[in-house]
Amino acid sequence: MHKLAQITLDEALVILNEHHLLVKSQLSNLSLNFKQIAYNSKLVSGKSLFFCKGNFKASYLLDAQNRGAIAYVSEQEFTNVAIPGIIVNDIQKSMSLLSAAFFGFPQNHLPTIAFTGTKGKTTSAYFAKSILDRTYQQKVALFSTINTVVGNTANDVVKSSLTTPESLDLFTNMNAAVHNGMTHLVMEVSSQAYKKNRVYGLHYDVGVFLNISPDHIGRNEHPTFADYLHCKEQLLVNSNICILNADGTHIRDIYYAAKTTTQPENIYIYGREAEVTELGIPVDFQYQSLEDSLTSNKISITANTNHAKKLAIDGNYTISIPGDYNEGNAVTAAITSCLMGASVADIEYGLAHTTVPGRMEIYPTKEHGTIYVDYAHNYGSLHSVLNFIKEQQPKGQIVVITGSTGDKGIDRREGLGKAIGEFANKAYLTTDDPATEDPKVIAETISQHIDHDKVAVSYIADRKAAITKAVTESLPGDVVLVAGKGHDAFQKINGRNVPYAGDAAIVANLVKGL
Ligand SMILES: CC(=O)N[C@H]1[C@@H](OP(=O)(O)OP(=O)(O)OC[C@H]2O[C@@H](n3ccc(=O)[nH]c3=O)[C@H](O)[C@@H]2O)O[C@H](CO)[C@@H](O)[C@@H]1O[C@H](C)C(=O)N[C@@H](C)C(=O)N[C@H](CCC(=O)O)C(=O)O
Ligand SMILES: Nc1ncnc2c1ncn2[C@@H]1O[C@H](COP(=O)(O)OP(=O)(O)OP(=O)(O)O)[C@@H](O)[C@H]1O
Repeated sequence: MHKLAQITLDEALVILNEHHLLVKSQLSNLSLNFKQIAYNSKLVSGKSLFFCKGNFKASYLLDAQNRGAIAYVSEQEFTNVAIPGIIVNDIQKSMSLLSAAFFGFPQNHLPTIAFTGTKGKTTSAYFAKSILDRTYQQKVALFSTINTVVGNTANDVVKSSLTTPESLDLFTNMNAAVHNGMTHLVMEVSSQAYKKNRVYGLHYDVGVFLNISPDHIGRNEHPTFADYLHCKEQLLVNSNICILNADGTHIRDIYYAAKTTTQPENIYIYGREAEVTELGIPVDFQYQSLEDSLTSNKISITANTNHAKKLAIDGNYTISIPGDYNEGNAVTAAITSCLMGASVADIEYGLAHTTVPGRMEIYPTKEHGTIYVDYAHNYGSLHSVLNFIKEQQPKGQIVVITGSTGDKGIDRREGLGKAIGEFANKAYLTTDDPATEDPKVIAETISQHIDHDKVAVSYIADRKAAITKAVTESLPGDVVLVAGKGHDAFQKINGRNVPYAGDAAIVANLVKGL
């Protein structure tokens, strides 16, 4: 989108200076006009301010100059170009602040709910969008791991490549949403977004901390759990109102992180028990499971404290997505949506009508039991899903098809093996985005953590073949869980996106023929 920047180059220098980011400027003409910002030279098409970041090569800057860049922002000086540089001490922070300013701070026109947590971000975001779309007539933008929605035409919905986009893309999308008449935004914020300063300077109206368990720790992500937790807690420091889950671990740390910048009357804690034991205070909202089945749930929500009672959302709600862990996701969506103006009727409607691609999708069969396609791909999520399935279907066989990603989330392999060992009778280990690794070696590592006395384990490299075998072999009363990829239409292999039908499409086709 081409436009005139809402800042001039000298204003950009003021912003960088104010935030102690400016090292030096080579600009001699501060009235130079730019109409685009970019960090990828291939996307420069006119007078641009160009950001040099990451694993950057000087040749990219030359490319950007040849395509029209008028100046660059970088942590280092480049001598292979004629355009002036603005040298900063942190390119990610600088890019975030200047991107927001370039678009005239679109966040100020887009009240925002932000979700973080190891698990449940996407589901909770979809619940909240579903509720608020009812309140605001489909005017709710969504930045989720699955889709980025900036408007209501087909072109306004694109598949996301990251949970939280790079800052320049984030503010571009916010600006597009505002221009398309969207009135609110629901977004997911990953720990990496804080680690890489993709959301530097961004404040949310409501921030939710769903839960934390070890994940994303390893090369290219977080060096330690403490680093992971610290990054996630930054969401609370940047939120006007904080919503916390009392049932998760580390609630004490999380509560005090929220309290550093938020008054207790703007913190709402929800949980299944009446009290937050670690803190010795009552939960604001207590919820209870009234019914849960393989297809849906019913919960009650009760406010326990005066500030919670003011929201007046006490009542019973039906939730369209099964899984007891989705009850907490639904409660948090109910609280946040109410804070954003939703009525009880909107909440009732939204929670009963939400679908999330690849999250607990159910395919019942007559002769082969129930097939689920679910995105579970680490210990926490696979344990939650299998625990729920086991409670619902204690007699049938539980069959799991899964793999694990190469080059990232290495610790997930142990967790997947452990969860399979706890609940499954049979497991087919297969391929899931192996990147530069051998999927068989990844499967062997998962297998080492499975209790082979309890679980029959096989390896079938071809994911479609593994799914087909598991589904066609299963019997009435069995549950087959295809875990990990959901609707993902690619296998990431050696730097290439190799087309893949997607678990959901494969299962849907199989079930048709049964
Ligand atoms: C490959 C890689 O490690 N990329 C990370 C890195 O990007 P980078 O800037 O170094 O990218 P790069 O591909 O090396 O390119 C360097 C620069 O050259 C530019 N370029 C490149 C080619 C060219 O011809 N011209 C050109 O200008 C590129 O546009 C880029 O600006 O620095 C970015 C800083 O924000 C990271 O976001 C990004 O994470 C990659 C994309 C990634 O997959 N990250 C995952 C782990 C992630 O963030 N996941 C979380 C979810 C997990 C969670 O819950 O925590 C997420 O939010 O999605
Ligand atoms: N609150 C929860 N607690 C534990 N597991 C959950 C919870 N919510 C969802 N899950 C499980 O985790 C999977 C991923 O859920 P969802 O996509 O909502 O989470 P996410 O935080 O966006 O995940 P990711 O960071 O992996 O994209 C679901 O398919 C389900 O198996």
